Amino acid sequence: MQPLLEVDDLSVSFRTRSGVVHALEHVSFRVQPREMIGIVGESGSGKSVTAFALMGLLDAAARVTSGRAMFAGQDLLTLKTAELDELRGRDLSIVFQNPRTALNPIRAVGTQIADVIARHDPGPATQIRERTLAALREVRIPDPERRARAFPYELSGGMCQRVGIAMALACRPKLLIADEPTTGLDVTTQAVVMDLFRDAVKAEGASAILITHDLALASEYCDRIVVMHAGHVVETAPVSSLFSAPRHPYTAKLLASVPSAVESIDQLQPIEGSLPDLRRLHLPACRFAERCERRSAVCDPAPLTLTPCGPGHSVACRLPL
Ligand SMILES: Nc1ncnc2c1ncn2[C@@H]1O[C@H](COP(=O)(O)OP(=O)(O)OP(=O)(O)O)[C@@H](O)[C@H]1O
Repeated sequence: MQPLLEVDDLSVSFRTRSGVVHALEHVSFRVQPREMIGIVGESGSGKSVTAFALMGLLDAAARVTSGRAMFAGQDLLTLKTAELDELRGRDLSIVFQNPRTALNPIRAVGTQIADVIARHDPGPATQIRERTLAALREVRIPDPERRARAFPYELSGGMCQRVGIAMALACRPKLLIADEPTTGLDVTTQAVVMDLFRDAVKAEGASAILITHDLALASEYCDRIVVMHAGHVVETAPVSSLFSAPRHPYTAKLLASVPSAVESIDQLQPIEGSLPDLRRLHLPACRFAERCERRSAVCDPAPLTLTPCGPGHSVACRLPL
C-alpha cells in the first residue's frame, strides 16, 4: 500500500547560544491510509520537533539538515509557505497540547472554526455557519449555537480541546497530528476527547499521528507505535508486538515504567540516567548506550540503522532483546 506520509532521514538542529542542539537525527517512519500511529518517548525525545517539522512550524533557530517527508506526492519539507498554508487546515491538521493557547483569545470559537472553513472551502455565509455548527456538534459540544459565540476563556479546558479538534477536522484533513491532546485534562475528559478524536478520524477514513508520553493511551488508540529516544527512532512495531515483545532495551524500560503495564508496584521501574546532552559534538551512534545495561563495543560504530526484526517490526539496536 502507498503510505500517506513517508518520513525519511529527517534531521533537525537548533542554533542556541550554548551550541547546536541535534534534536532529530535520521528519523524515518511511515503512516498508512486510515492508520493511527503513536509517537512515544520521554520528554525531550523529539516528538514535538517531528510534528512541527512536518507542519512547517519550526522556529527560526531550527534547521532541517536532511530528509524528506512525502505527503500525497509532495515533500512537506521543501514546500513554500504559501503552499504549506494551502495544505494546513485542509489536508493536514494539528491539535496542540494546550488548547487555550492554540486558540485566539479574542475571537469567538465559532468564528475561528468558520475562518478555517471559509479559507479552504469558501461558500455562502449561511453554509459556513451550518458547517461550523456541524463541526461543533461532531465533537459533541452541547448547545453549539450558544457555544459558538463563546470566547476561549469562557470554556473549560476539555471544551477548548473539543473546539481544537472540531477546527482540525472541519475541512476533513487526510492527516491529523495531535500533540499531547489530553495533557492537563482530567481522566474522564481525556477519555472523552480521545474517543471523539478516534471516532472522527475513523469515520472520515483519515490517518492520525498521536504524540504522547503516555504509553497506555497510545496502546489503547493506536495501530502502530514509533518509539523515540533523544532524537532517534529506536523501534517501531504494531501495538501488540511492541507491548508483548519489545526488542529495544529502551522500549522495555519505558514499558516497565508505566503503572498500567506492570502487575505490582514492586515491578515499577524508573528509567535510569537521563537523555544525553544533544549539544554534544560527538554523540554516540546509539544515544541510549550510556543508559543501557547491554552496551558493548559492538554498539559503537556509526551509523546505527533501523533493521527489520519481525512483521512490521524494526529496531535500531545491535544487541536487541
Ligand atoms: N527552539 C528550540 N531551541 C533549542 N532546542 C530546542 C528547541 N525546541 C526543541 N528543542 C530541543 O529539541 C529536543 C526535542 O524536543 P521536543 O520538544 O521535540 O521533545 P518532546 O519529545 O516533544 O518532549 P515533551 O514531551 O516534553 O514535549 C529537546 O532537546 C529540546 O530541548
